[in-house]
Amino acid sequence: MLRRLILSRNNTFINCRYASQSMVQTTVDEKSGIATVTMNKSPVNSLNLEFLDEIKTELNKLEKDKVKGMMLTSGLQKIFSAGLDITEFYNPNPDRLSKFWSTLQDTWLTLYKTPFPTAAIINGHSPAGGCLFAMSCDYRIMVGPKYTIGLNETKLGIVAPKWFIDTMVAVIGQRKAEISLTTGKMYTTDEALHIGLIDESVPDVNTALTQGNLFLNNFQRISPWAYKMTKDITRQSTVQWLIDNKQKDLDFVVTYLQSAEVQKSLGLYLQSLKK
Ligand SMILES: CCCCCC/C=C/CC(=O)SCCNC(=O)CCNC(=O)[C@H](O)C(C)(C)COP(=O)(O)OP(=O)(O)OC[C@H]1O[C@@H](n2cnc3c(N)ncnc32)[C@H](O)[C@@H]1OP(=O)(O)O
Repeated sequence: MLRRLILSRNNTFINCRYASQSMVQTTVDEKSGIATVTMNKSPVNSLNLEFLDEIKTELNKLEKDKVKGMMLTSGLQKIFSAGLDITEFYNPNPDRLSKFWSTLQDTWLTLYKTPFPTAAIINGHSPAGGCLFAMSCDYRIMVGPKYTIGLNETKLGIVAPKWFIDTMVAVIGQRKAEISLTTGKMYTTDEALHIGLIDESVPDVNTALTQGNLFLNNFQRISPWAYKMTKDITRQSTVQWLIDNKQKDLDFVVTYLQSAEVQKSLGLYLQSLKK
């Protein structure tokens, strides 16, 4: 692991930590203690086993380093994250599929439960798992107007797991989540702002980062203990459900994803992407 100090946009030194060949780059502003985690897995930041593992490791490091906040963003031109890597569950190796899903569960739990405040800087399209990660942050700032966000699983002929659904319900409420999930709707930035799926729409990524810092800096005046307890209580039922049902969720997903019907839908969807 390499470390170096680099000068940030506002002329403060930031502590940059990165591993060679890393798909995740992190900088920490020494003055504010706010980390920026940049996902950088070409071409679309699709979340495969290794990428998820790297994101989880990075989040755990930030917790150990006691950062004051974290912005999650993408280093790619127009994609925040294309969601789960479909090749992990199309014609899968069953052992790898199990490992992939367990790693997704753990990465999500780590992100959803961080003891520090988080903001998603959504600087590109954010379907499915990309939307899940954005929704798991405390605050969402999206660069408009060209990109889209949503849980589109039904469009792939698959079903979003209960904890994806509960995460969305927590952000936009039962009724809007139900319509959104059953139709697999991808929202434009304006639409997402309108239904409360994002908190701010901004014209460019620099403004998004400034607003993200502004949001996270609010917490300098809040007791970290009070913050964490409040977040734990608010998110408790969704988190606890997955903790209590990890194996059941895994068994269901592994069986369901390997069924002939789902494999057929996924094959057709992948083909349409390639076209
Ligand atoms: C009961 C539980 C069941 C389990 C439920 C599992 C839940 C699933 C949640 C998910 O996250 S599934 C993934 C859903 N994601 C999508 O539908 C996104 C699909 N991708 C796109 O819409 C577009 O690619 C994009 C992100 C808008 C980017 O468009 P762009 O035109 O810039 O790039 P493309 O040419 O389309 O793609 C480049 C390259 O990447 C491949 N690719 C795209 N997305 C994925 C992906 N999610 N997984 C794997 N690969 C992906 C795409 O096929 C292209 O490949 P090549 O043609 O270059 O080989």
